[in-house]
Amino acid sequence: MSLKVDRISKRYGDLLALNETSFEVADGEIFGFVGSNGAGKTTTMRIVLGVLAADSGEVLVDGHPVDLDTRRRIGYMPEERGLYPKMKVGDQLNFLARLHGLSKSDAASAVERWTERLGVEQRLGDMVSALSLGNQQRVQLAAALVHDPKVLVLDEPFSGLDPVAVDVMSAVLKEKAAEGVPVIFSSHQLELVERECDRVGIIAGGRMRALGSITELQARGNPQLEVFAPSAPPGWAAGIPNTVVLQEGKGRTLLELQPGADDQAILRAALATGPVHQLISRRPSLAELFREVVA
Ligand SMILES: Nc1ncnc2c1ncn2[C@@H]1O[C@H](COP(=O)(O)OP(=O)(O)OP(=O)(O)O)[C@@H](O)[C@H]1O
Repeated sequence: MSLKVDRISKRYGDLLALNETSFEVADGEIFGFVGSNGAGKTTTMRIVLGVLAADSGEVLVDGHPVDLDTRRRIGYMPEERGLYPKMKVGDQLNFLARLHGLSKSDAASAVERWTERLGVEQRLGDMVSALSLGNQQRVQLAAALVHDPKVLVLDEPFSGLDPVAVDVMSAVLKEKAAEGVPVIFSSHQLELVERECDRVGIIAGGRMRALGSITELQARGNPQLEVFAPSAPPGWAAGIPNTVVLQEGKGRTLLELQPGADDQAILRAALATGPVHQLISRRPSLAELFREVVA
């Protein structure tokens, strides 16, 4: 299935939270949704799910507006989480699977499969409130998955997870994408987004400011050169034409190469300080692109 968000706008009183936001997620694609606090990610995801109505614009799944039936096929992990704290993990997941139309036996096997896959099968009889935050989050992911959704919308699924749980979450998302499910998730962990996503959207002030694969976004920024010259004194690179020093410390200097920069002139300047052990071409990271786009 594919997902298309087409020029949605949403106003809360005087605040225009979304201003003609658009993006598409193809089947099998993992889309990373990033933006500062309050940029409009949660609002967008709620509109995709249909728990919030847009003032204008529309959300299409496989080219059709989202109706009740399609909505039931979306797996959603809300930011505010939303499991019943005083209900047992197993009962809760069963309930959610049944609510989405699974038969009793299909629900039971889905609950077993996903709790095992997510490493919480020992906690089926525990109340959600008795679980650590990370385990609650695993259960929350199981809740988004038990009904075999055809679209996945996850609001900050990686926040607060330990590195092992991050790996589990990322493997599950890849697995669902490989089945053809469009996956959209929001995150402030930009290294993770850079690693996991096929495409990324950067939203600021309710508007999509940049959209594309990491490589496409990187092509918008200037190339960089990292120089490792252990005996170079601080400031050695200041004044090299068309270069900007981005970072400096412990003999490593990261330079931005603006149009007209001469890498050989940089190398000569570095050699003038002593030995040069490494010279590495880099592209801006998603975090750097983000700062540039949001600024
Ligand atoms: N129910 C509401 N009533 C009024 N304003 C709201 C409401 N929900 C969200 N907002 C405002 O809309 C804007 C977008 O909020 P939203 O939660 O979509 O941002 P976000 O990108 O998900 O942020 P974060 O990264 O902090 O979760 C914010 O300015 C927020 O204060």
